Amino acid sequence: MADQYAQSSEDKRPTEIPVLRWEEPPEGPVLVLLDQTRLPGEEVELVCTDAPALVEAIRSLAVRGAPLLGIAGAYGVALAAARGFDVEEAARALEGARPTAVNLSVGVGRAEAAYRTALASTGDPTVAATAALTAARTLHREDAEASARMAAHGLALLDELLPGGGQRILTHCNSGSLVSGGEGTAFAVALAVHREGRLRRLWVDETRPLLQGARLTAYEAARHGMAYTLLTDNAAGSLFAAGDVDAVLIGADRIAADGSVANKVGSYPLAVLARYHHVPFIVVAPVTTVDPQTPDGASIEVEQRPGYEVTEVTAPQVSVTGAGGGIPVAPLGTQAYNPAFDVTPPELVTAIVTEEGAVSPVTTEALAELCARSRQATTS
Ligand SMILES: CSC[C@@H](O)[C@@H](O)C(=O)COP(=O)(O)O
Repeated sequence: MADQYAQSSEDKRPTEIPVLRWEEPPEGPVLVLLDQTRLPGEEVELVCTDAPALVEAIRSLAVRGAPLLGIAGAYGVALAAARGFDVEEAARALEGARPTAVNLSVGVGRAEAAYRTALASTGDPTVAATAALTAARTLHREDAEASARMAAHGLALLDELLPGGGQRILTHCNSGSLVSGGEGTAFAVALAVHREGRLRRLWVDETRPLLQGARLTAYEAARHGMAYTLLTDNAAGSLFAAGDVDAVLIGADRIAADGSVANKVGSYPLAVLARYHHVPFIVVAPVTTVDPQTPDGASIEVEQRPGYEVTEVTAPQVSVTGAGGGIPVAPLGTQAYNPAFDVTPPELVTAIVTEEGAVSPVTTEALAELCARSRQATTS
């Protein structure tokens, strides 16, 4: 079966994906986003000139994924400030755009705090706007650095858990360059394994209903020349049963103080499968995703999305009709249960990998210690 898992060749194309950038044309500053709803069919950019446009881009998932939501939120505050809009109003609208990924409010909060501090000390809104922009740029850069460090820690952990030989990694949703200032979280670890020449297979869950796995992770894996295979979410069970999964790697939208992990819906069933089949279930996320204010999984607000995302096919490449803009795949009027995320309890998580290192076993104390270490590193 050797060639079934044959490794693809080197990266085929430049992998730098311009997911988000700040520009200052003569008409005023703008935030330019790669519209992720159009991938993989088209690489189209969205230009946001104000916070309401960015809020809409966040709600529609044109910009998405926990770390990138934080970065976008910070730039959104900077945009409102630079264009002379009400910063407080913009900040509240941005942080309320989606509830689950804590990074969004962290990013908004950092830029808003920088703005307020500068305004209080100088009284000059232009200086304050520059401070907000600097905070956004710093967060952007820090996220890229965190990404590289998570990849290194994740690689080391995999080497420890799966000594010798190639690896078959299953991932869910999208956690690569499209969600990050760098190469991502869980995907960045898989990419590091690939670069070591040891990735036997990246199993990519399609991730119903919005297909972030099929549309985005497969797109990124293809760009990097990784050996990947797409599967429907409900095929994962038979893959585990066949013994074809060595590790599960996923990202996170919020990690509660007790280590409960909110991530894209479908993550929890993978954790249950992984435990049953004795496969490591590894969460990779920056420290900004750990939320000490949320005590446990039950306290995490899970975003509920419109039912038409389930009852209609809304892939960008299909011609559109119907109430949600897609082709109905269920009888008209069918109700749908459509939580965007689910919560995996800490006892099912083998390890949480952050830029500060890995926590395993996952306990409240170990996570608190990690957050303290990270705060210390930032202040020293
Ligand atoms: C580092 S990515 C972690 C998560 O943000 C990712 O897995 C995810 O669930 C994204 O959900 P999305 O609804 O596409 O924003």
